[in-house]
Amino acid sequence: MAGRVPLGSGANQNRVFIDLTDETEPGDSEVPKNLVQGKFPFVTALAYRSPTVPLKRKSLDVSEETSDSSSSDVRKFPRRAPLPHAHPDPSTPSPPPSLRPSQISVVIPSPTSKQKRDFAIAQGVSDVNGMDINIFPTTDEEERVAKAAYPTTQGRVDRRSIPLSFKSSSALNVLNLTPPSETNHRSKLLQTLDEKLKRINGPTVIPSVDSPKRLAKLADNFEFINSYQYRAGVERIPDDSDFNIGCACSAIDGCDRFECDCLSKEEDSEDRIVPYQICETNPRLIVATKSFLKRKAIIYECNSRCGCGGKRCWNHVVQKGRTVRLEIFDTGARGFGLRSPDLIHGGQFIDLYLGEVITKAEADERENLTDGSHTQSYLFSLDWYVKDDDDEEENMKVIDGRKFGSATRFMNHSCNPNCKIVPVCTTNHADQYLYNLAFFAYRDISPGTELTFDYNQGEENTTPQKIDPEAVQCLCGEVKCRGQLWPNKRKGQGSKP
Ligand SMILES: C[S@@+](CC[C@H](N)C(=O)[O-])C[C@H]1O[C@@H](n2cnc3c(N)ncnc32)[C@H](O)[C@@H]1O
Repeated sequence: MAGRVPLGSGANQNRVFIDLTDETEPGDSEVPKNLVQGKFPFVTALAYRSPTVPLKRKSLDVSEETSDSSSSDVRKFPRRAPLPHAHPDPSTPSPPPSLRPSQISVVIPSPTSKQKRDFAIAQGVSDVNGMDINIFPTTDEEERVAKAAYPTTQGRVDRRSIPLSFKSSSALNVLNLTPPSETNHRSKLLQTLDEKLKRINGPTVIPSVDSPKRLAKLADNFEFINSYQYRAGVERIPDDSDFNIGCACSAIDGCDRFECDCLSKEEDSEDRIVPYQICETNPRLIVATKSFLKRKAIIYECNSRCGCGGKRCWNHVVQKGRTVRLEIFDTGARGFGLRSPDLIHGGQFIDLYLGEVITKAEADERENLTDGSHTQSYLFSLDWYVKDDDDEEENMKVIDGRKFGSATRFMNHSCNPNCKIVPVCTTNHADQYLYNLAFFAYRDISPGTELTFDYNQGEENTTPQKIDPEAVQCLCGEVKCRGQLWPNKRKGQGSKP
C-alpha cells in the first residue's frame, strides 16, 4: 500500500488519513462513510484551497469541526478559513500525543486539473481556471489585484516628459541593456581615438586625457590626416610646370650647401640663406640653424626635379617627416595642448600644421559661422607672398585645422614660445600660394614640456597699446605676457612667420 496509512488504528484512532495515490487497492472501501459522505467537508475544501501548493499537512480539531460538519455543502465552509499563512509556527514544539486526543492530521494533495474541473462543474462555476475567488479564497492583496484596485495616478501622465535615465537600472532592464560603466565608456573612447591616432604616419602620437567629456571631444570631433585636404575652389599649379626646375647639384657629390639653387636669397642681397646644419649634440640629425630661426624667411627644400637626386641631400628635412613622439594632453583652461616625451634639440623639425585647404572666401564664411568670437580658431592663412593688394589676397589659401589636422593643431600660444612656425616649400616651388607650415624648436626642449608658438609671429616685441576687449585673453602665464592671443584677426594674417 505505497503512500497509504491505515485509518483509525491505535493512537491514531481520532485521526483521518487520506490516500495520496491514484491507485485503487484492496481495503480502500474501509474509508469511513462519514468522510466519503461529507462528514469532514473541510477536508474537501482544504484540498482545493491552494492549487499551487502541492502538499499541505494540516492539524485540525475534530471536536470543533465535526459540530459544523453535518452539512455536505462545502460552500458553507467559512471563506476566511485559516490560510496556509496562518499555519502554526513550525518552531513551536508539538504537545505530546496524550494532550491532543482529538486531532486529525490531514495530508492535502494538490487537485489534478480534472478534479478542479469536475469540482467547478459540480458547483456550476464557469470560470474553471482555479482562480475564482468565490471558490478559492485569496489573500487581500490577491483580491485587490483581481479588482484592479491598486492606486492609480490622478490625471494623465505624459510619458514623453519622463526622461529615460541611463543611470536608472530599471530603464536599462526594460531595454535589456547593461548600464555603460565609466571605465567601459572611457575604454571605448580610447579605442576610437587610438584607431584614429594609429593612422598618423611616423612615431606615435598618444593622448593623455582623463576626463571622459574631454576625451569624447577629442575622439569624436576630429580626424587626423597626413597631408593637406584640398577643398572646392582651391586651384593648384601643376607640379611639372617649367618654373619648377630644381637645383643643378650633383647626385654624386650631394647638394652644395652654399650654392644650391634651392637656397633662398636674402631680400635685397645675393646672399643665400642656408637654413640647415648638422645638430651639434646629435650628428645624425639635421636641424635649422639658429640664425635662420631669427629670420623671416621661407625654406625651399630640394625636390624630385633636383639634380642632387635627394638621397644624400641635406636639404631634405621637413619632407622626411616627424622624428619625435608627441602627446596630446589637457592643459585645463587653455584646452588641449601638445608636448613630447622625447628630448627635442634646438632647431629640430617637429611636425607640420595640416588641415583642409580652403579659399579665402570659404575661410571668411567659416569664420562668420563662429560669430567672429574667435574663441577657438584653427584657421591659418598662407599669406607669405600676399602683398596688401586685393587681387592677390583673393588668391590666398587658408588652412583650417578645426576638423581635420595633425597633432600640431593642438599647440597653444605663448608670449615666450619654444617653437617657431616656418613656411617650407618641399615640392612645387612654383606655387607661391601653397606651401607647408613647419614647426621647429627654438631651443632644446626637455621631455614633457609643453610645445608652444607665438600666434602673432612677427609681432613678438610689440606690446599692445590696449587690450582688445573682443580678443581671447592669453593665459600663457609668461612674465612678459601680452594679455591677448591675437587682436581679433586670423592667425598669420598680416604677420609673416
Ligand atoms: C589652435 S587651438 C589650440 C588647441 C586648443 N587648446 C584646443 O583645445 O583645441 C587655438 C585655441 O586654443 C586656445 N588657446 C591657445 N593658447 C592659449 C593661451 N595662451 N591662452 C588662452 N587660450 C589659448 C584658444 O581658445 C585658441 O583659440
